[in-house]
Amino acid sequence: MIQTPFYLIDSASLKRNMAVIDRLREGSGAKALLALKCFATWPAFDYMRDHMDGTTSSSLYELRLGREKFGKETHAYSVAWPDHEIDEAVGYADKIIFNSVGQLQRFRDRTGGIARGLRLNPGLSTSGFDLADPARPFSRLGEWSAEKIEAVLPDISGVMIHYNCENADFDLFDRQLAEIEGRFGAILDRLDWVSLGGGIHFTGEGYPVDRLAARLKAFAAAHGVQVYLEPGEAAITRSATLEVTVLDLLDNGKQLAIVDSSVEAHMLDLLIYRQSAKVEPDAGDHSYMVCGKSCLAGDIFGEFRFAEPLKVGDRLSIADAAGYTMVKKNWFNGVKMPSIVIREPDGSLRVAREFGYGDYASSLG
Ligand SMILES: Cc1ncc(COP(=O)(O)O)c(C=O)c1O
Ligand SMILES: NCCCCNCC[C@H](N)C(=O)O
Repeated sequence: MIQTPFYLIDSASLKRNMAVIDRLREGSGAKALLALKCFATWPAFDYMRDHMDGTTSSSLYELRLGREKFGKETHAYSVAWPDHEIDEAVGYADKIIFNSVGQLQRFRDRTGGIARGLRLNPGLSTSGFDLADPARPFSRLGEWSAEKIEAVLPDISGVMIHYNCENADFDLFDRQLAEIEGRFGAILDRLDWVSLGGGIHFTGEGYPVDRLAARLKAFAAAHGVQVYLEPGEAAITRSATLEVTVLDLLDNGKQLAIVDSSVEAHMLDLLIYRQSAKVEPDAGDHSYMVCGKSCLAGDIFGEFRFAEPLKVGDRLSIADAAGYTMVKKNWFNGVKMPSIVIREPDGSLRVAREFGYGDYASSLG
């Protein structure tokens, strides 16, 4: 028995998502780069590498991890590069994408050996969260002005436009892309490549993958560009659980179950976006508020229903625990960091990484 807590990555579920990515790549001609900001658990890359074209990154360390652990095409993006990182970044990257005209001009002469791009902010998005909305007022994410971008076109071969967020609505994607083409078409026509970023939930149930493929193919043909997508969530959605054990039960007006994990430390996005975790099937006569073990009063996974009363020692699975979890885990309260376990295609469980006191102590000094 593997000691909880641990993230359990299911290779069969990854394979399901990868099959959709294959279909989209084949149908559209678009390339798919894994967005490491969402999922960078490299022991699982062997299940993804043959189905994706490479990685994209948000920092020097993500960039290096992508180059060393995934390989293939490696894109480097950062909201701002410091002077002392740029030469090393160029050593790992196939393409470097600057967030601003200022950064492009500052580093143009040191990045001449690789393809250069710029982040174009179209001023629209699909985000329901102010926090994650690249089109929020005064957004620092990319350049908004067509005139400013046109002026530096001789220095770039492409643009990155990340504006979707958990967008499962193909018609909305289609409309917004048409709007972008309308406003920035003259720029798109003069480029070799366009990355449409991440945030398109094309691996979700019922998503019209073939319509998306046809739309991307038409976009590529209309502007004469290679299209890239940067799926994070879509690549790994529903492919991992967080396995936890019930440590204590309280009745404080509600039935509470405290588990050997922490939302704050192990599924931080849920707190940031004020969302509940998911437990499946979440059915039965017995309702519990499942809580983490950190000192934070609001360290709560959510309220779920179970078929039987919970007991100390019961194992629970928190669903959909791959995206923005392992990349954000932290040592708050010194709570034991979940191990990383992979369910291999033959059903066996492989412990890819365990964390102990030494990791905690060395993260602090
Ligand atoms: C530039 C860029 N590309 C790709 C992604 C991945 O988005 P998602 O995980 O929603 O697919 C993000 C998310 O922050 C991003 O900022
Ligand atoms: N599940 C809660 C919303 C998550 C939003 N994702 C944020 C990251 C995203 N890639 C972005 O900022 O665009």
